[in-house]
Amino acid sequence: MKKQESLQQQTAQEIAHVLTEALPYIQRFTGKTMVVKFGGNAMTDEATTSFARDIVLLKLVGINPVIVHGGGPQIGDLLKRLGKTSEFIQGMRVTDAETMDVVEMVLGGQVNKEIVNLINRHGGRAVGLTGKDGDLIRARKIFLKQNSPEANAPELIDLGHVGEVESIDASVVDMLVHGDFIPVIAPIGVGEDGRSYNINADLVAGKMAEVLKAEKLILLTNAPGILDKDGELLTGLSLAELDALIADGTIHGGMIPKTQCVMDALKGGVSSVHIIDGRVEHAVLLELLTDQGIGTLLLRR
Ligand SMILES: Nc1ncnc2c1ncn2[C@@H]1O[C@H](COP(=O)(O)OP(=O)(O)O)[C@@H](O)[C@H]1O
Ligand SMILES: CC(=O)N[C@@H](CCC(=O)OP(=O)(O)O)C(=O)O
Repeated sequence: MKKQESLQQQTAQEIAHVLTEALPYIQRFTGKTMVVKFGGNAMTDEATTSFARDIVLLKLVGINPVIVHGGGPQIGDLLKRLGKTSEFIQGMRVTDAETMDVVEMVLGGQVNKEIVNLINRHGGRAVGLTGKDGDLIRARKIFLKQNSPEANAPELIDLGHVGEVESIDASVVDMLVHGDFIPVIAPIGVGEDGRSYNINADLVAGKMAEVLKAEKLILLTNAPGILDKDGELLTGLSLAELDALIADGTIHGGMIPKTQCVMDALKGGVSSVHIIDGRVEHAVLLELLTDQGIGTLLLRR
């Protein structure tokens, strides 16, 4: 009985220690906007629930989280069920008209509403948006450049309905944040022609952080952060070092648009970016409110 009592006391002290450790971080970040990108690869059931609870807690302590989500694997799953294969070039999905319909259904319908629902079930007040709502994200079609040994100029690749962010009108997001809601944004933009464009979620998150003058951009993925060729976690890298890691292939696939968006966000005025493993339970809280950082931290210099 005595042993159990002392164990309970020890646990209570540990909890109190964690809470006091969080205090200076809460004081520093309260009132600040944080853009949190939740990648499709990190969206297991447990990770999504833990993510939703973390976001509700951030909001309760006065931080303003703005969520941008992905859903690449979830789009791939539905395409597969429909007998279509996913094709990616330089980390971007080739998106024909039929694929665009699936992208809108999965991102704007399924994934967005699942995150909104989970946040609300845990006591938050989330509202889901795509870039079409309130004309939030204007998109422009992109063509990728690929060097070919035969041609002297780089070849331009047409990816279909794939866009980049042309502009963001954040008034709807501001309105929601001031009304104490948590905006949850799917990365679909609308072109001048009124057509929908599929935009890589990292690119949307980076631009959103810039436009909202966010204190931090936090990217949750299925890797511990940026890794070197031996799988060791890298942190504190400069822009030149990031460029070199892309050039020598250490950073490849989906990590390329992620790194590019990080570099743009830092150049655009965001003070710090964290790339962390969203599959770790309470990854957001551990990174933001405790002394132990868990992923790659990149700072504007
Ligand atoms: N240097 C690197 N460090 C970590 N991950 C990398 C690196 N290069 C490529 N990757 C890959 O990038 C993936 C993350 O990008 P992506 O699949 O687009 O995730 P998300 O759905 O979170 O956007 C990792 O799972 C990993 O396979
Ligand atoms: C153009 C492009 O590739 N768009 C992405 C949009 C979703 C996304 O970015 O999801 P993750 O963050 O989970 O990778 C796609 O179609 O998969």
